[in-house]
Amino acid sequence: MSYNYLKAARKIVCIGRNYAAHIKELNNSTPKQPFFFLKPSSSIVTPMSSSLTKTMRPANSSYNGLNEDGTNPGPIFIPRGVKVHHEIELALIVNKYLSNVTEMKPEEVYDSISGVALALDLTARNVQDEAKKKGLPWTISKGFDTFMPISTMVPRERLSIYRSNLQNIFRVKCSVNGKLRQDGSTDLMLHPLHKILQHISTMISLEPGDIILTGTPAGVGELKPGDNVHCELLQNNDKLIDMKFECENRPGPYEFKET
Ligand SMILES: O=C([O-])CC(=O)C(=O)O
Ligand SMILES: [Mg+2]
Repeated sequence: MSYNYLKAARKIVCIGRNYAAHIKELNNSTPKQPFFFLKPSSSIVTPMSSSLTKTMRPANSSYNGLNEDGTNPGPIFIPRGVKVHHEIELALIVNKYLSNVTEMKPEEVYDSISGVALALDLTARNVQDEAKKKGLPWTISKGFDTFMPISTMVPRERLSIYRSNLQNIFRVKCSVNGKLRQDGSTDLMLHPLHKILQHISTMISLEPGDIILTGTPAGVGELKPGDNVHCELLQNNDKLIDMKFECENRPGPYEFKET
């Protein structure tokens, strides 16, 4: 399994509020239609253990492109004054153009992806709370450097016996400093995978390599410098992915101030 697929990501599209228990824990309302936001590809970071060659970044920079093998090994950077929340999510890697799809069946998800991965949709919750209150975009709250830690891709062929319906076979978990915080099964999604792909394609056409984050289950919580994060993707009871990150203070001049 490799990180090469990350080099082809032209956009990262994320669904919000796709699990009822997560909507409740943040006192949000359930949207009538699914809604989406983008993350920049500069938010990609991969586990330190993923490469022997540490990313060589110029002093004080927090992103300087992916390595030749698609990796960007490093820590999660916590910007000053920012309350960073972990949101563990299943990622789909699109393998074709999908545009204005009127109907998609569950079995068509397998044909539309090259594989799946495990990602964190890191969120600057205090930045997002202010944006919600003031009607401002979520761009910064979701898009800081290192705000999308992501795993190798599990090629779809490994899941071929479930090709008629991938919806209910995954479970995502996130532990911080050894304590389990999130543990959710993908059968709890309000909008299933085939609906997510179909719906996005009616507004923003999907391209090969695009990454789709499918929403987070309950249990989101804060990450602080020094924390160790452990994320797992299971297919029924088989572990597909195990990834670990450390959290550090972000270099550079940014500090959260009220807009
Ligand atoms: O920030 C949020 O609460 C929305 C979101 O990404 C999710 O539900 O996964
Ligand atoms: Mg999310």
